[in-house]
Amino acid sequence: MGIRTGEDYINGLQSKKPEIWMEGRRITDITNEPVFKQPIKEIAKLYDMQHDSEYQDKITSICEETGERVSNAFIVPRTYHDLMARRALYEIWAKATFGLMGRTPDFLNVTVTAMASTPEFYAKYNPQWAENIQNYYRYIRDNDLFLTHAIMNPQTDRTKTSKDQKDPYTYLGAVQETEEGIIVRGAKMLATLAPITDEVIIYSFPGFRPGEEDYAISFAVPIDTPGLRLICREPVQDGKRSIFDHPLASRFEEQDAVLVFDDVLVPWDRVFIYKNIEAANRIYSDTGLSQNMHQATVRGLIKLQFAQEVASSIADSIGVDGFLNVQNQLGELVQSVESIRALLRTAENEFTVRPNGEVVPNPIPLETIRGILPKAYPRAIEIIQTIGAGGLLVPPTQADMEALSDDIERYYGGREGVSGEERLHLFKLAWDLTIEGFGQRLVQYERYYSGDPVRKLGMFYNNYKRQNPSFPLVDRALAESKANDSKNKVNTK
Ligand SMILES: Cc1cc2nc3c(=O)[nH]c(=O)nc-3n(C[C@H](O)[C@H](O)[C@H](O)COP(=O)(O)OP(=O)(O)OC[C@H]3O[C@@H](n4cnc5c(N)ncnc54)[C@H](O)[C@@H]3O)c2cc1C
Repeated sequence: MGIRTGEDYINGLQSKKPEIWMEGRRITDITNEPVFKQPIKEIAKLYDMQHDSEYQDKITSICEETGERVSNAFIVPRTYHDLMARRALYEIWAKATFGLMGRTPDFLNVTVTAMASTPEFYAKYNPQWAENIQNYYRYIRDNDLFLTHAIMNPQTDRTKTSKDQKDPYTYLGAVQETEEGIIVRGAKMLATLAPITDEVIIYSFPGFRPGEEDYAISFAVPIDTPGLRLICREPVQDGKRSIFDHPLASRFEEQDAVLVFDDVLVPWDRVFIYKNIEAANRIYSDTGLSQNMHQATVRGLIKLQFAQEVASSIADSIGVDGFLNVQNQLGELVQSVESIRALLRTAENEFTVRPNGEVVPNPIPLETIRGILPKAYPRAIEIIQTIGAGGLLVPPTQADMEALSDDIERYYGGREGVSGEERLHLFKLAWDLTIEGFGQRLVQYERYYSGDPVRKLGMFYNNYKRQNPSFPLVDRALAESKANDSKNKVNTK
């Protein structure tokens, strides 16, 4: 089949019947549910871009194995050029959503591509797992499927291990084996966009200890697999508000869900790791799975750039960007964007080649972005709030703007040349990004989307120290000082 259109994607959603719960009721017709309608359209637009002559050659390629056109997310980069072709996909899709949708299909498509490109990792433990992950990769590539993932255990009691929780199957684990596969029970979080995806893949952050074998599993199943329940958080919008009033929140909400597996059967051919602590703990370091960081940092850069433009345009619209304090804040934001852009270029230009021939960005600058963004993005939001000040809280609705157009022109306009309607529309955008529940979720997303930044930074430093075990500059400074010291002693004798 190869690349899908938006219509193919929507038809695919309509053909499935996942068990989705939201606000106390079961959602049975996802594509006609107001809250999901617009986000589905936004994802459909991305699929349509694959068929648009303006983008097709930039974001898709011909698959060597099948001769069919597939997304660049499914191509294993063998050269710098391949890597940049993949980056073009990330960038074009991120620009289409202003970087506000983090889990667009490329994120997990790239993840599975990276997992499947290291079959030797799985084969070391079980040759069947290697075959399974490669077949799964081919399946999602050739059908151009959209995945969600859930890697965290529910936040019940973090002082206890998986098996010591009140109920041993609070955290997702294997209960039993059958001829057809394994039965799994328990919950995982936080599956972003799950209700509008085709499949879910499960794996975990490292940290399993002996005795936790039942939880050391990885697999994938269709999102409408019997026994799988999706419990959505309260939506941040009702799907009925005008896009003019909520230019971002009405379009780009990514619903998050907890996944409850109520004795779900996972067929053997969908099992990638089973009761193996070492494999589960090494999946990140040994499979290149974290290649999705490249997607995440390209997208994060676009999102930060968008916030920077919003800050600069609201400052310009009310004529405050001549003040030194405002210029300092706007300058800080521009430098933040430029730092990340430079780090990204460094990561790409200083690419490395994995033993399997896969070209990957240098992880040090990429991880550095991962460390900076959880602070830089909330700071960008704070700057918009500071510059927008009380003005962020005044925009009436579009209906008021029509009913009271004289007042709007007189009291809501901006600096010379900025009409009341223009300024209000811009401030509504800033409201969505900084004040709405939608905007607050976006901040929380940057903090946590790829794990706890506190532990990530600790891991980063440990890895860095392993790769840089000595301190040559310090050693030389000490040696030179000793040498100078003894020379001085000789001279003064
Ligand atoms: C908007 C959003 C979207 C997300 N989307 C996805 C998704 O699509 N798929 C997915 O799998 N996950 C997703 N995540 C979840 C994300 O992976 C987790 O939030 C993240 O890994 C942190 O885990 P946690 O939320 O369980 O926090 P916890 O691990 O419970 O941490 C809570 C607090 O306690 C501290 N803490 C806890 N344990 C320790 C420790 N051992 N040492 C030191 N400090 C500790 C942390 O620093 C933190 O401040 C998403 C998260 C957000 C916010």
